[in-house]
Amino acid sequence: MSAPADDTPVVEFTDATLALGDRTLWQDLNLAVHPGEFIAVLGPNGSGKTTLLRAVLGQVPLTSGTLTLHGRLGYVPQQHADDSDAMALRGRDLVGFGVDGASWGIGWRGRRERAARVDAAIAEVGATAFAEQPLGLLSGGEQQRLRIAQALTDDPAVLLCDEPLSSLDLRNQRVVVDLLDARRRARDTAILFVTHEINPVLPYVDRVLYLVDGRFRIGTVAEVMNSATLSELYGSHVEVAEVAGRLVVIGGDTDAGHHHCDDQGQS
Ligand SMILES: Nc1ncnc2c1ncn2[C@@H]1O[C@H](COP(=O)(O)OP(=O)(O)OP(=O)(O)O)[C@@H](O)[C@H]1O
Repeated sequence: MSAPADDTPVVEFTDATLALGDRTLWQDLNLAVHPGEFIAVLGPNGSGKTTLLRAVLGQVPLTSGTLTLHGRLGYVPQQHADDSDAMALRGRDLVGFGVDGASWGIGWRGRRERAARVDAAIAEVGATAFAEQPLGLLSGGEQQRLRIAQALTDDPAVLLCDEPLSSLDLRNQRVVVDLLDARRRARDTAILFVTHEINPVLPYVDRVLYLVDGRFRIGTVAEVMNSATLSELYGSHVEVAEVAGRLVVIGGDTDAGHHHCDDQGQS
């Protein structure tokens, strides 16, 4: 059991500031991520979304304030072709990296347990049928399922997801989001989801953390994703419209290329 039975936050930033060189990415951040919560982290390029995940992973120290973790972390990266290993590695090898990579030479019992954890994670994401194939022969969506399986092998209390839908078609985006949501519901796993595009996850998002140029807002979708709040955050006029159940954000720091339309990276 990695997730606490109570509502103790799995990740908690308290008065946290992170500055890199002379740039402050955020200041006085207070954010408690609770078990089972789905938090979307939004903001233009370079606003510090990935760095926030790296801070949670312990790769970047806070400049001030504290970060408290309760439970294990799982990490789901972007889909990308890994040319060097794609044909040499099978799907299940990738998942196996999620189990302690240093555990070779652990004896038969350890090896059996390791295999059982890998099998369980592969089954959880519905990848049993293709897990023995070389990664290079699998589609982007199949590879992303296996990356989620890798993140699940350690029974995480929180999944840190860095644009896991990028370069996936709409059908595969839905498959990946549904897998994450199913895990969240089954095990109360919290999800910290960095994305440029809120619409694919809109039905699942409990709160949004929106970063812009050293400032931020935290709240429900309704509280943050509106014209008044985003205009204040960007310091220029931003229009948020709801079109057929989707959010379209127009304006803001257009140089940063931030836009919520599916097929447009630039405003
Ligand atoms: N180790 C570092 N030292 C100095 N600057 C850094 C370091 N790591 C990241 N940065 C800078 O911090 C800023 C935030 O980067 P980050 O990758 O977190 O942004 P992001 O919001 O994830 O952007 P994108 O949407 O483009 O992925 C960028 O300007 C980046 O160049």
